[in-house]
Amino acid sequence: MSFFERLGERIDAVDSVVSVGLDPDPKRLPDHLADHDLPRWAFNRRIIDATHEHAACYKPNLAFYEDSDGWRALRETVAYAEGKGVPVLLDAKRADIGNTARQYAKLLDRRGSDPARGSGLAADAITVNPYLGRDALEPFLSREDKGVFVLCRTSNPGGSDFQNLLVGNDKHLYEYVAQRASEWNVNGNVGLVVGATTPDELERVRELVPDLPFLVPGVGAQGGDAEAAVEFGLAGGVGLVNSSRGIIFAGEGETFDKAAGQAAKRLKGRLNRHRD
Ligand SMILES: O=c1ccn([C@@H]2O[C@H](COP(=O)(O)O)[C@@H](O)[C@H]2O)c(=O)[nH]1
Repeated sequence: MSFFERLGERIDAVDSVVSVGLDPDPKRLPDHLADHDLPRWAFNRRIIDATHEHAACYKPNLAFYEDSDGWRALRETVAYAEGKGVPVLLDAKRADIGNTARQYAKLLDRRGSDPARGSGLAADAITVNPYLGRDALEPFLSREDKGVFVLCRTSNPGGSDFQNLLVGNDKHLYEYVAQRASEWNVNGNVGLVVGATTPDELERVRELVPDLPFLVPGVGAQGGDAEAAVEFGLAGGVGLVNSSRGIIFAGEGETFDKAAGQAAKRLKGRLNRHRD
């Protein structure tokens, strides 16, 4: 079964397109978790326990794990989410020359018993950067069972610096990226990252590629347009609308997880009002 088929089943099972972003900024973790061997893992476990009924997927951003304890926390987190039956999308934004990209793609490999031997995380999907071109993405695109979300129009204010440049005087760069990514979708495993903070671009990308599912970040802390995220983000009902800080840091102190569960449920309800 392909990643998007599995994702579709998960969306139906929980009636939710919410992607819960697991970005456990160490500075924002509740004080009572500080003594834990791996505070980020302790935090994520309680977030997963509280939110999984509302989560179509979990999206850990690798930036929050790239140190030795972080990798351990991430491995535990991915395995735990998998145990709850929730797909995991690694927000890694990877790409490089083929020889290096093949190493990056190992993130998707099966977990082994010995992390020191460089075994993978067994994640279900990953975000990638199209700037280096198709060959840099081949090790990801060739993984038929994994989802590959190509950055298309990012949600940050500077997303327009390059992505909105006119190329060949007729199209914006992000429009070319959408079309090329669609051509790369020979295995039915390609999606796009398009931010909710630029609803006009979101609509335009949907016009260009009617069949690609989107990961739409930028709802919540970045103030993006939740209605547009649902209206344009889904293809055949499949797609993801992500919120990270708006869910995981919805509360503080001992009951942070309860607040996160409520925030995930609230976002699910808000998004579902706009689903067919
Ligand atoms: O265009 C993009 C691509 C990725 N992101 C990532 O999504 C989350 C958003 O976090 P919030 O706390 O909900 O703002 C984070 O991991 C970003 O790096 C994005 O925001 N925009």
